[in-house]
Amino acid sequence: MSHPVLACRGVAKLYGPKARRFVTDGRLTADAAELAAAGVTAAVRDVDLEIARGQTFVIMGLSGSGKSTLVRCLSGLTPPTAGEVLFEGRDLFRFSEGELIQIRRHQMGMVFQHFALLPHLSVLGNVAFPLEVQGRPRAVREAKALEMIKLVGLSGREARFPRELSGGQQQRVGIARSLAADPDVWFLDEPFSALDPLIRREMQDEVLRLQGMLKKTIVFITHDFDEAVRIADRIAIMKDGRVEQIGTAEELVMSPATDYVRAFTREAPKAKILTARSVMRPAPAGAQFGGLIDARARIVTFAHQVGASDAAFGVVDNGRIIGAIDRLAMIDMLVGRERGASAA
Ligand SMILES: Nc1ncnc2c1ncn2[C@@H]1O[C@H](COP(=O)(O)OP(=O)(O)OP(=O)(O)O)[C@@H](O)[C@H]1O
Repeated sequence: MSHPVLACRGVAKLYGPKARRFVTDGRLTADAAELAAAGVTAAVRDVDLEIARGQTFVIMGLSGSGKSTLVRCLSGLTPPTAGEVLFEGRDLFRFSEGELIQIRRHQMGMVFQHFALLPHLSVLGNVAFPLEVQGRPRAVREAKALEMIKLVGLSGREARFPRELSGGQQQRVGIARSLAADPDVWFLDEPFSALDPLIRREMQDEVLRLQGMLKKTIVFITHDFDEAVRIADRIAIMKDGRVEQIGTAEELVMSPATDYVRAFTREAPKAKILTARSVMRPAPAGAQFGGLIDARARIVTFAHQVGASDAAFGVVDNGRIIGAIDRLAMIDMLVGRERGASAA
């Protein structure tokens, strides 16, 4: 079996002059109260996770929950105080500094919230910049930069400077730049938080489109659950430096591991997240169905049909009926009403 592209084993990042005192044999040994008493901040603690090749892995949590710190550890920018970050199965922080720089330059791409474009360089210069840092010849880097600029829909604006572009366009440049070196892992740290909602949605579509074409391994930070639902294969929810739960959006909504995850996902757009399999009930023997629905179909795709019908619909998996959905079951699920509970 192939390695996950990225993995964390017991990763902790502590801040404070006495931080190292709490690490024995590479493991964090103190609880939150001991750390607080010593004036140590556990920005990240006890994080175990695996990110498979081609997966879009979203890290979510409120401000200060440790998302950026964790991503800085995953991308080799910040060494953890305890634990290991494995990249392609090898501890990222056991590479020499020179090797780590090469990994970051050639195998990782980053997009930041505030774009971080170089103001004195044109769009072309900005997108070609990572290739310049790699020491590639001018003709090669410009050809690649033009290709990337076209990919993100900015052809014709190569000579403009960042200040001459809208926020959305600047972030397209940031995206083109992060992809110019053809990285294996693509990190996006709250890339669309500075953009207004319509542009934000457009940019989410852009990431989905690019991911459909390029099939990168993506690590995406956001504090917006709707955004996570749109783009994630799997979501990690962080609180106080810990990962509370990792799962698909559907797993987090259907089986929250903690009260925090339950509260976090309460307002989630269930119709877009839950599949027929999660909503179905046992099919009555000999039932006459109003139609059939694939077990993997999301509620939003069949809500109208089921809502308009008095008959239940059969739920099909691999050609076999595995359950049934009726109007009431669907509404109960969408409004969060327990089965059998009074509607009053
Ligand atoms: N260099 C540092 N020195 C001391 N404390 C730090 C440092 N970097 C982060 N922290 C602390 O670690 C905790 C986690 O910070 P982090 O920036 O990772 O959170 P975040 O979830 O990314 O927040 P935001 O969404 O606001 O960016 C916070 O309490 C923060 O104050």
